[in-house]
Parts: sequence; structure tokens; C-alpha cells
Amino acid sequence: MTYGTGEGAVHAVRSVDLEIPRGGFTAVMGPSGSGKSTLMHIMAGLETPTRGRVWIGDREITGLDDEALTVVRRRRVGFVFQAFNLMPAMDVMENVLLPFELDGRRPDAEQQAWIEELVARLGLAGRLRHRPGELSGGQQQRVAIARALAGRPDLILADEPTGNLDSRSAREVLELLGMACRELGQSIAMVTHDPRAAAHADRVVYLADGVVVRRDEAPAGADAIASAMLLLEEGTRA
Ligand SMILES: Nc1ncnc2c1ncn2[C@@H]1O[C@H](COP(=O)(O)OP(=O)(O)OP(=O)(O)O)[C@@H](O)[C@H]1O
Repeated sequence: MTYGTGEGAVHAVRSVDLEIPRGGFTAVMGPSGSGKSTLMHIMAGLETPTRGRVWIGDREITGLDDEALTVVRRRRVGFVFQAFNLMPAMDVMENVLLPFELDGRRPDAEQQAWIEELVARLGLAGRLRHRPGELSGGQQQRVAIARALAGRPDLILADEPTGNLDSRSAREVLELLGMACRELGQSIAMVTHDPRAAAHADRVVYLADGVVVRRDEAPAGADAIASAMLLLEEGTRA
């Protein structure tokens, strides 16, 4: 992905060949400006790369027009953001059902049962008629996770999902993402700066200057991830 042209061109990501495994929990780490958000936007079909090809599940999204990409995003991708991005005037259940609403669909009986299971597992069953403003940050993020999981997307993209949470709520949210992956088979890619967050993933991919420079298939805890990041940051500054 190149922004700009000529001397001012920025190669935000280069020669990235990356697969987010189905049913896996992948963390994407890297120093500031290393291309994490750009890569995430490309994987989500929010940006079209200058060169290269992208698939979500078995569907190639390269070359789709905006309208087709919007449909792919709605049906195949779930998003969890640092700032929660819930609709303040809607209650918890309305927020969770929003992807169906936007797609002009109603959940069928099986989907409704799945959504009820989800809200129960995420500890939201007693809060369904509350609005986001009446919930803690951790609870709001759990609503966002329920919304992302509701349509069983091919991929959940989480961008610094714990950036606005205290450490206990952060741990709960990460445990729930891990549960979604291990028990519900959900594929997740999470961008984070936080080695403790990345330690919940079963695979860590490191970016530096737009290139994947390292992959840990079984990361050995937050301290090892922090050391790897430190090396990358020193390398980037050098
Ligand atoms: N729309 C844009 N136009 C021009 N350059 C851009 C644009 N978006 C990103 N870049 C550049 O591409 C590079 C990668 O940016 P990106 O936001 O993907 O990094 P990041 O790893 O997500 O950073 P951070 O952790 O600070 O959010 C940076 O050098 C950035 O300045």
C-alpha cells in the first residue's frame, strides 16, 4: 500500500504475505507507524491496496466496488474498536442486532438462539434494556464483542480493544476474545501496542516499516513479547 507518489511516497505496507488462520487468535504488533492500521484496513476491505490481492474466507475482495465491499464487510467482518463505537440512543440488544438491521435482515430462530447464548456468556443478559451510557467501559466493550460475534463473521478485527479499559476490564475482554476463538471457533485479528494483550493471542505477527519481520506461533508470554517489541523499536529508531 503506497500513499502519495514520487519523492513523497510512503510505502505503508510492503510485500506482506499474511494469513489469519480460521479459528485462530492473531495479534498484530509493531512500533507506531509500522503499518498496523493500514494492514487492518486492507484486511477489512476498508482500503484497497495499491498492489496485491486480498481474500476474506473464500471470497476475493480485490477489485470489488464500494457497494460490494460494504456488503462483504457487513456479512463477513465484525469490528471491535478502542472507543467501543456503540450507538448511544440504542439499548444493548438493539446495538447487538445492528449488523442485521443494517443488512435489512432479521435473525432467524437459530441466530436468535445464538445471540441469546452470546449475551449470556458475555454477562450482558441483565443489561439488555440499558443504553451504553449506563454501562461501564468493560461492559460497553462486551456489547461491542457481542455485536461483532452476532453474525458469525469470517473474521473479527479488533483495533486496540483494551486501549480505553482499566487492567481488570481489559483482562476480562481479552479472556472473552480468547473464549470466542477457542470455544466458538471465531477467527480474530487484533492490533495492539500492549504485550499483555498480545499474550492472549495464540500467534503474534510483528510489523516494522510495513514489513512482517517476525511471527511467533506460540508466544511465550507478555515479557517475551515486550522484549521482541523493544528490539523492533530500537531497530526502527536506528
Ligand atoms: N492516508 C494516509 N496518507 C499518507 N500516509 C499515510 C496515510 N495513512 C497512513 N500513512 C502512513 O503510512 C505509515 C503506516 O501508518 P499506519 O497508521 O498504518 O501505522 P500504525 O502502525 O497503525 O501506527 P500507530 O500505531 O501509530 O497507529 C505511516 O508512515 C503513516 O504516516
